[in-house]
Amino acid sequence: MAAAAFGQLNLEEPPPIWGSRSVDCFEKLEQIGEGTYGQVYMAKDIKTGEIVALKKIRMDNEREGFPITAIREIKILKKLHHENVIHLKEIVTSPGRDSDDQGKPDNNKYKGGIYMVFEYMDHDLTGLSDRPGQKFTIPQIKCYMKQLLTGLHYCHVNQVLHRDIKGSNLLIDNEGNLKLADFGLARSYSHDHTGNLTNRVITLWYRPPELLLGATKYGPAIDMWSVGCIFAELLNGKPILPGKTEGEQLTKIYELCGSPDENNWPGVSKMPWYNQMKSPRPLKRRVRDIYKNFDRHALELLEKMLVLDPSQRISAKDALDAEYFWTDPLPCDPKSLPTYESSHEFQTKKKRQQMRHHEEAAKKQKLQHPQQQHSRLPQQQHGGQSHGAPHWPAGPNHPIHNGPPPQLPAGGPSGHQYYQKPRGGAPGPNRFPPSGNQSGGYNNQSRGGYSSGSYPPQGRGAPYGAGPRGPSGGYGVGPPNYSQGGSGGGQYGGSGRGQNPMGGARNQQYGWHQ
Ligand SMILES: Nc1ncnc2c1ncn2[C@@H]1O[C@H](COP(=O)(O)OP(=O)(O)OP(=O)(O)O)[C@@H](O)[C@H]1O
Repeated sequence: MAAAAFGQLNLEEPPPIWGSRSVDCFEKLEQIGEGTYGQVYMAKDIKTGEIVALKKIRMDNEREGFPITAIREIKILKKLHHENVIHLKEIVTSPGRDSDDQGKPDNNKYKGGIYMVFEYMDHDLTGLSDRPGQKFTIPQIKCYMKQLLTGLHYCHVNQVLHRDIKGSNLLIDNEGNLKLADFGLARSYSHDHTGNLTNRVITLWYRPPELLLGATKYGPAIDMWSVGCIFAELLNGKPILPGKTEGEQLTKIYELCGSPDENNWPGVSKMPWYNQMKSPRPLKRRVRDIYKNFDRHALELLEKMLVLDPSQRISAKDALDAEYFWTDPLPCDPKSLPTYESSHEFQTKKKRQQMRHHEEAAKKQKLQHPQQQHSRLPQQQHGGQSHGAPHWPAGPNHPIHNGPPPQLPAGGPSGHQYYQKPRGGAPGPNRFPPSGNQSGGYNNQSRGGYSSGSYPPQGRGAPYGAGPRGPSGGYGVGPPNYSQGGSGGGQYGGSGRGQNPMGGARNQQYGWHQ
């Protein structure tokens, strides 16, 4: 805060003391998120007019007191200050029984409510990618990836593991800034980590093989695996490893990255669940085959991220140095990115659900009144498409998983006996991946029962009932758009490395020191 000059009144108010203000200082505008730990609202600071995000801390189980996850999130966010990490502005409270966004008292048994007040971000990456017809350009993907890696590098240097990197936790504003959010599963670690950590973290699709094989000592490499999955997803147009159970997740990983052995991952045979989760026959790495359409530098970087052995996986810092970010087309300037109508995963899911209901109602009507379709009534409208609303077909890449997920086939996806029976309950949700577990607890080996060979139940499942991604495949890459506000061509023209619009010179790009 700037100090007032001599003789002048300091008209700037000091920042509010955390927890001293009431949530009534804000007007709730709309719900934008529904997390495991509570709802997220877009809200307006009544006094200043500033738009913020209010994340309500769920206190369902009041006997357990203030949730440890919220304490962790607040503690960690208080120490992280970086342009690619979400800014926690303050904590506010509500003194009495809360009401939901329709004004009805909500079911929260706790009398008062506690909210985290964040800077507001217009989108999350999943919501943005799920926009019908959304295509990201290569400079745009580079720009997002670079910001993701910069934010993560900052966390890792500050000895924080995020432990839940996924699209819906990457928030993007209309200035093109990307920020890491949701530190509910994050934790501090030290390089000489002696204690055991839980391996039931990170949403299943983004969970690395070491956690799936039972590692309880791990480091920043776990987040880098998730980054690799996001990177490939951005280039590929859809999630690359959508497993429904831990067993199936490992199968998918082995099929893509090859099966682990003492050659490619020294020490792997000593991992707690290696024997139970072993591939019955060696599988070759196929990353290059499967993603041969990716450009050379993208593939090179992806190969270094999706390395089975965490000790050989590329770090965020080294990834930022990769040729990919320093060759044409260069990452674009975030400010040059197009602005989009606000899109959060919660909202896009809601829209999809509404569309499905429309479709079902229309089908029902058709069955009940088949004649009407042929006679005087106009042609039936499907899913509101005729109104310009998007339509998501349920093609092979867009399955609608409404029932319980199929069990891992006895012979594994490739027809051979991979593992023992699928382990644990852990049913995948619908289109959304099972999340990293909270109930497994931190450092909580005893609850996990890992040595027993069966997985503890998933505690942080995704509660969503949404359908598939859009016909465009969500993250589809559009043709390079070099005219995008100076993202390529003219401004950064010439081949090879150039002035990187996002970060100045290579190796000096982070703007802070380790
Ligand atoms: N600062 C913010 N600005 C705008 N939207 C936000 C903000 N924080 C969160 N959201 C929205 O709310 C959603 C849920 O938020 P968050 O991930 O922090 O909650 P959570 O309870 O931990 O969720 P989850 O169980 O999915 O991990 C996000 O995916 C995002 O769409």
